[in-house]
Amino acid sequence: MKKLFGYLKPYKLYITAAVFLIFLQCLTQLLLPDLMARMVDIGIVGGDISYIYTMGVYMLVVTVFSMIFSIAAGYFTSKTSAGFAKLLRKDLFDKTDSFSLEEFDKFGTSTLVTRTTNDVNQLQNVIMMMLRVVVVAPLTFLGSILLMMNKDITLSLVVLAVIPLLILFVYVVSRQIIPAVQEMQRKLDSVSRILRERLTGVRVIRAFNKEEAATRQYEAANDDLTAVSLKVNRIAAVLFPGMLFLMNLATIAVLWVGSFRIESANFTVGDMMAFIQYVTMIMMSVVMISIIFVILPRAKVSADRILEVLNTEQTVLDPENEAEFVFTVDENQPAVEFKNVSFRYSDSDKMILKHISFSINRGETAAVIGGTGSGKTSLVSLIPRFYDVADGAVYVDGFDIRDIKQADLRRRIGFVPQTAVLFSGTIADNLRYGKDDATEEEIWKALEIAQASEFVENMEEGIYSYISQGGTNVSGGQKQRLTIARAIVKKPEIYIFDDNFSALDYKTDANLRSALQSEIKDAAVLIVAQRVATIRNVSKIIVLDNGEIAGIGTDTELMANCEVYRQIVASQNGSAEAAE
Ligand SMILES: Nc1ncnc2c1ncn2[C@@H]1O[C@H](COP(=O)(O)OP(=O)(O)OP(=O)(O)O)[C@@H](O)[C@H]1O
Repeated sequence: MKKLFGYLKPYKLYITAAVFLIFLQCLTQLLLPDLMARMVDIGIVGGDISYIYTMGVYMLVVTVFSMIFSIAAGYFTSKTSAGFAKLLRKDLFDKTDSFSLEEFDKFGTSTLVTRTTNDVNQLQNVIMMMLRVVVVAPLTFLGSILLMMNKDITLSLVVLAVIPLLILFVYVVSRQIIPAVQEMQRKLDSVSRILRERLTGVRVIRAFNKEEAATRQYEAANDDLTAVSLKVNRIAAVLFPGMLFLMNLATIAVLWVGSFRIESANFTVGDMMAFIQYVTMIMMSVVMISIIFVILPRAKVSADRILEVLNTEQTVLDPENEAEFVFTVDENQPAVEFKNVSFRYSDSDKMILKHISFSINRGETAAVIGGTGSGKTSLVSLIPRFYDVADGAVYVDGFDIRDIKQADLRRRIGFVPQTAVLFSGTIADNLRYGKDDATEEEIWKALEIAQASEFVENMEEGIYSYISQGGTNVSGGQKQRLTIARAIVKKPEIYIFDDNFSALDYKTDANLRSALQSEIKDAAVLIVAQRVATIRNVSKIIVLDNGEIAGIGTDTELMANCEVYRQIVASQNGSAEAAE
């Protein structure tokens, strides 16, 4: 929690100003009952009209000042809370930005979004409120009690007797409300998760006619959320009328006991009216504190959720002595080498990759083939260090990649993920993800190699044509080719293609590969492939079977020695024949 308070540090001056102004506003408020008492006792009861006017003007001036202090305080509290939220959002973003895929897998995207937006908003509101209440409530509470006692001790005791009742009531109710509020936050998370899945998967849902099932799932989560929200509101509904009841009880007690005091003691009608105002102010300050009791647990949940992200230790870290490390190319070392690598995802005990060893030299193309779920994507994800190995090591140019700064490592790699991802912006913007200062010529060249230049030429604004969010205005194959071009424009030393060619027809696939081959003579290339026919001429084929290497070699060698490879070939020939 201390960590979160640290975000208020830059706003110390604003906070001081706000607290001071709220303090002044509170004092002005406390002056009003006494001014009114005088107006009643001297002006009204004594029949002094000019006194009524004078007191009226005083009250007006005090109220105007109170308003000015309140507005100025509002300005500073808003600046503080908005600034706090901005800093926090920035740090959350930076933190998630530094996460390895391991941490992304752990949290899930939608909760990271809600934590950065909704949870930060919760805290922002609480800070705004707290700044005010923390000063107003105790000051009004104590100030009113003192002023009240100054007027009549006996009557004050009557009011003070009701306060413990009020505090007990607030305590009992807030104990009910805290767990309900925590529950509400969790339900909100699940609604946003389902909503996100529903929106991103809308095509699949429609294609499978699953609108009703998806709607039912959403409605169930929505109903759950409504049920807890209602529970919270039901408790809150008891809270405020209950407090009002106690407040009115205190007022009645003041009127009743006060009426005897007026008859027998030096206690005026004006004092009685001031007393009633003090009672209202005392009770309101208790109400404010009780609102905090409702809001704080909610803020605590949000704070915990934010802290969970901020305190998450990154599993993939840059080396400490990166400054001394000079990443040079050693011609005698393979471009990529796996030495006895085993790997598992942190949420499972099962080793996904077991004792993997192979190497790829500069200028060499290797292909990984294997059944679905055999670990191909996991294997290639280890090269840019999206995850760290459990055992063994991955080397790039002879260096253990854990000794290389991640940015330096990834600068050398052109990675094309299995799912094509484009960002909103022009085609040129998207390709410049690969190389910030890529010229138009370089972009066109990359598009040509990726067999994408033809369709881009046909687009109205060429490379300046706009790609909509998620790349929905280009076809799957076009999207795939643009992501390939994005890697090519980078001119990396290592290319990794995670099953990107199966979205292309055979002819485009063949053209793309031959264009690529002539362009990237010195680079090491690793291709994850589904269609064995497209990689049969590759000099190094790595056959993965259930996370283990079943064989490495050329097509001829594997056909002679590797049963798994023969089965893959046979099954694909079979399906090709069946298709004919
Ligand atoms: N993020 C993850 N967390 C936990 N397990 C995972 C994760 N990603 C993949 N796996 C598991 O690891 C295994 C290998 O998956 P991987 O995606 O590497 O296979 P693949 O050979 O690329 O499959 P495909 O050909 O279908 O793309 C699978 O059993 C899968 O369930």
